[in-house]
Amino acid sequence: MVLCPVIGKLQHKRVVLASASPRRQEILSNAGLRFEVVPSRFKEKLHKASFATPYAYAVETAKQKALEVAGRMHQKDLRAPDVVIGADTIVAVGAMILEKPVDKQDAYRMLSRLNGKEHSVFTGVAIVHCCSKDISGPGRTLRLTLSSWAPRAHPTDGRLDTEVSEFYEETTVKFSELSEELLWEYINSGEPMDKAGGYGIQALGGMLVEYVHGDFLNVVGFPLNHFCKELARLYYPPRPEDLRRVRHDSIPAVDTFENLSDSEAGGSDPGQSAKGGRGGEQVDGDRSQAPRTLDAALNGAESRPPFPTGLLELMDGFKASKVLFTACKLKLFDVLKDQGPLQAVDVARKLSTCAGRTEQLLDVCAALGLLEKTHRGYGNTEVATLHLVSDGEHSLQGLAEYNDAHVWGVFTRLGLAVREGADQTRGALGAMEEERLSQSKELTLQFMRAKHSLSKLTAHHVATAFDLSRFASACDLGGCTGILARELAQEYPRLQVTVFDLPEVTELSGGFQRGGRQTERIRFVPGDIFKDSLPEADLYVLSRILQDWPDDKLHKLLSRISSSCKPGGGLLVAEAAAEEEGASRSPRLRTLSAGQPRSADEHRRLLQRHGFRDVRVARAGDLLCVVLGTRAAP
Ligand SMILES: Cc1cn([C@H]2C[C@H](O)[C@@H](COP(=O)(O)OP(=O)(O)OP(=O)(O)O)O2)c(=O)[nH]c1=O
Repeated sequence: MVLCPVIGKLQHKRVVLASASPRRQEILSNAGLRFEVVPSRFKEKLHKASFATPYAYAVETAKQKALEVAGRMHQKDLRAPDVVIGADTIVAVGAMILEKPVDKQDAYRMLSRLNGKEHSVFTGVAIVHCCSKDISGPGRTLRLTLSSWAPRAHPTDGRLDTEVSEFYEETTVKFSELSEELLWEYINSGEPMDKAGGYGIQALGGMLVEYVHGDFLNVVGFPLNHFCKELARLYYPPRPEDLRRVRHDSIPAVDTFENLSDSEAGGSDPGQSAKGGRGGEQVDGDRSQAPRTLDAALNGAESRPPFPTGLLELMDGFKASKVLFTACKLKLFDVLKDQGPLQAVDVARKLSTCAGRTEQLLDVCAALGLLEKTHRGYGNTEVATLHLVSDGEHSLQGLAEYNDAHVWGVFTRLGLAVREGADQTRGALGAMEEERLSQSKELTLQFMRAKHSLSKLTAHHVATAFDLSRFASACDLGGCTGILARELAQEYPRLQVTVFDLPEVTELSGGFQRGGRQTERIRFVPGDIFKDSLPEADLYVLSRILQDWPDDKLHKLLSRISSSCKPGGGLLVAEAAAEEEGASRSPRLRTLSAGQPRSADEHRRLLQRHGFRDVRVARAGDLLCVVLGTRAAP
């Protein structure tokens, strides 16, 4: 699971943690979340027996903690935060719920119950999305109901609407058999007093524990993993139906606020409840004439346009790319792989960079999910280890380097390309291609490294999309470093493969070869796919080539292949898949490729037009669509 992109969804929101627990603050800030801390004043006095399970109690308490803070903040400045997070941790031995001990004897009583036994630790979590605003109508301001949990001292406040997503996590913990003496020694350390069940697994209490099954952080006070999954569920894509709508009348009649008057605390009749819930009050105007759903309020459908989150992300997208490129260029991920985790100042020393700026870069990388920040310093995340370390098997360093050194510059000329009437992306790619050809060996190498790292991700999928065992020879046109050729040779032990590419490319391809038996069946032939005669082969392969060329070049290339291909021979085309095929969840990736991705039908027609029949289409991985056609007799 990629955590930080999920956490990043909260980046532009005002997030409040409704908890005084230093453990929760630490867990969430270590995960890269930025938030304010407003401890809840909700009194943890819900009637435990009225809950069917211990976790239902924890979830409800978490929710009430968060709602109290949201209500109080809204009340104070009429602007609740966007998101309030509440949590409650309890220890359960069977149906018995243990919270924080009130004194040493209480701690002793709790620890004695846990002694030598397995028990459950539950943390209930509530994520409250808030929307506070007045509804303005022509010539008047209509203030709507206060929700049941909002303080009643200022009845003219605007309405606060909330949607609550809640969940819980269970972890099983077993205590060893502990002597009286040890228990008292532990109690006298003072550690048990602010912790559920009277122990802290993360410190001295860890010595009491024989085993833990489940999420350790859940015991410490916050189930980070489940929280991230919940954020992913809520934000990818936002599914309002997943959010539980809070109805004012669904809140149990709990004495949440010290300043409730008797009549308010006594609850309201069902009729009232249905309208506004306990404490619900229509201050001005008729609510029935202005029904507002929470969805509408959250989306600002009535008075404000929806918050343009996607657009703002797009505006800033280039910065994120540049941060990634810069970190790659500085070999930050290599340093952290070998020596991490490191503090910012040590990273700066190793990279010979400015300490302050390096720390900023590290923090942004952490927010982007490329690094993780803990008290030990910065370290690579899984995705960085896998794809951003230069010598990794699945490294995309080459692609980052090339995009930074060349594609970036080419795209800065996009305006010019548009003004001159060229197709934007083709114009850009055309310039890039020109640059590639006209420049140094180093540039060609950079281009090859970029293609190589991307092809490594897709080669296996392309080679196995269809059974190609009927072909004895294949020619990969524009096959660059031969990564697909190698995959084909490995998959089909009889297959002889030719890689056909420009002389400056084939000349440098040796540096990318790993050796191995299948290499004997691969040969590199220099040539231009548009000018030189194509090597003979039973199967021609075009992987991520067609899209880079305008239609006239594309048809020229296909007709050359068609003339070289013997009847019964094949053409295998791999290209970025079009949106409607549900290929990629990353439209941005496709948008940055040169041309418009073709649909399966378009590919089929393209090959048919050039004399191929029995055209079949398959998906390859998350990005590509692979098409195989057989050359018909002329
Ligand atoms: C079991 C266990 C609990 N705890 C802590 C986590 C929680 O902070 C505390 C349980 O009490 P909670 O009421 O859940 O939290 P809190 O009172 O500290 O903070 P707030 O109500 O403001 O959210 O016990 C540990 O730190 N380690 C442990 O091993």
